[in-house]
Amino acid sequence: MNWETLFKMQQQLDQRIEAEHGLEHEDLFRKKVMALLVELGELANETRCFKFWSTKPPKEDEVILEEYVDGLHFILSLGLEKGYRYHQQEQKEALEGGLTDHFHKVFGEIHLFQESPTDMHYQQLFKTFLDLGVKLGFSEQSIQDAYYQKNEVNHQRQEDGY
Ligand SMILES: O=c1ccn([C@H]2C[C@H](O)[C@@H](COP(=O)(O)O)O2)c(=O)[nH]1
Repeated sequence: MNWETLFKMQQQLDQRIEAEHGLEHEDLFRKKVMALLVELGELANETRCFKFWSTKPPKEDEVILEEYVDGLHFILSLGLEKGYRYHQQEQKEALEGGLTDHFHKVFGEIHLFQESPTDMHYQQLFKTFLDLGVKLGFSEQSIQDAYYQKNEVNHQRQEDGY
């Protein structure tokens, strides 16, 4: 994955959003953390992984992937807020456990990063979020393509006065 390109694209989008909403001097960290938590909840909801009371199937992959890259936008954006970049890590261990447990892990790491926004916690959060993508069955290429597409939609929304 070409992370540098994604960070650059995210920076351009964030700068545009901040300029258009007059927020260049605001600290948006806590709001972006909230946005990420909400996106992760929406993603979990579309997978229906925790809905033991229902027999309805998950949403189509396309819908789930769009929610996933919404979350990725905010993870990249949080890195930019703190001046961190993701450094690709080797896959050290097999991805065990269910999807619900993995969602809990990502939520936990978001909270940890909010409480203690170190580079180490950022790397852990990023990696756990990427592992979630693997668990959901998304290839790096499909994530990258979906990110490009949604980034474009987000620019268009600013143009259209979202
Ligand atoms: O500073 C920001 C604010 C929003 N978004 C993007 C991320 C998501 O793709 C989308 C979320 O918008 P809603 O659909 O939740 O309104 O906006 C950013 O990239 N940076």
